[in-house]
Amino acid sequence: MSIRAHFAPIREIPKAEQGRHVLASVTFTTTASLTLTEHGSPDLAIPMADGPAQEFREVWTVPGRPRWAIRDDLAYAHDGQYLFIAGLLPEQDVYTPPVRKLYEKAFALVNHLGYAHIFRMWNFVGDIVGANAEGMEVYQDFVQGRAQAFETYKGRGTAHMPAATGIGTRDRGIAFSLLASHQDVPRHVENLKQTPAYHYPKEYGPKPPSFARATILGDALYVSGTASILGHATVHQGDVESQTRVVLDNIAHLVSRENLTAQGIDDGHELKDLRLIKVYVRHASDIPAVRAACEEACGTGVEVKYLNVAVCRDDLLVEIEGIVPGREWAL
Ligand SMILES: C=C(O[C@@H]1C=C(C(=O)O)C=C[C@H]1O)C(=O)O
Repeated sequence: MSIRAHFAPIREIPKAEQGRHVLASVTFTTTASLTLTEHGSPDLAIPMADGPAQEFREVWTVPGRPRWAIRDDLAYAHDGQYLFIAGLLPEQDVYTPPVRKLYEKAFALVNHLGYAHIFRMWNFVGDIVGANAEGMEVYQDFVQGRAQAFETYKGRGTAHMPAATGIGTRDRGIAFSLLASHQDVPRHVENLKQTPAYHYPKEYGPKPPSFARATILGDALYVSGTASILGHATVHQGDVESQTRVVLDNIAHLVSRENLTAQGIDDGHELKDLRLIKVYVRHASDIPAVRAACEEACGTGVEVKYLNVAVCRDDLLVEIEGIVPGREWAL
């Protein structure tokens, strides 16, 4: 029995399916907060919706009964097999040192609680392509702090870097959530059409981003936030329809048998297998065109959430993430 997620309306208290328990939730709403719900589970709220129509919650459920706690700027939940941690950092002049400190604290907790494997991270970065007080781009400032924290997590290698998303919000400040497993060993996957993000050249910033393109845990495949990047270069600047097609092609290739078998994984999927799809669109006016392309590629029977936020390079107009669920998810 594995960890699972589903989307839910934000008005109801997070609920689990029969025989399972809520681990934690992430609420896509209009203001940031890190709280425990009235049933006790952690909820990270992120300002990413432009109004009630875009608000939703992602609820993570697990087989075991979790323990929950909140301490200063971190909240966590764990059931013996899976751990969720979320953190919130208010707006700063410069992010590298406080991001490093917060992420190191989270990684120390991962180790202390005995969950050896981080398999998915989300990084919510307000004003992501804006400048910090010293003129450095906020995303690069964040990436540097996170990279320093990862070096203290398991040394300088990249083999432990999980699937991730690093995306803008509609406010300032940074938040994150992560998932780690106690026993299940994740398998991190690259996309042979894209340079591994941790090998991006210095032109994108002093430190490369610390993430893998996808992670397999059990029989689920977690697809990182994916943009219109081939090799390490943005393609189709200013053309949202072409960018969306490249994003969908990138994901189709990432999950394909061709890409997975080339990395020693005997499996293969299609875009239509994706669930829990989130689409981040820089300009609200582009949402209809992006939606049409996604429906054509992924089918209309799948619930897709659209959020109007900035992406981590100012020439990227759209980014997509999702999960190919395990066979027992029944989504
Ligand atoms: C879009 C890209 O990166 C984004 C930034 C990420 C991060 O910094 O964690 C992860 C995935 C994407 O959300 C990319 O570099 O391809």
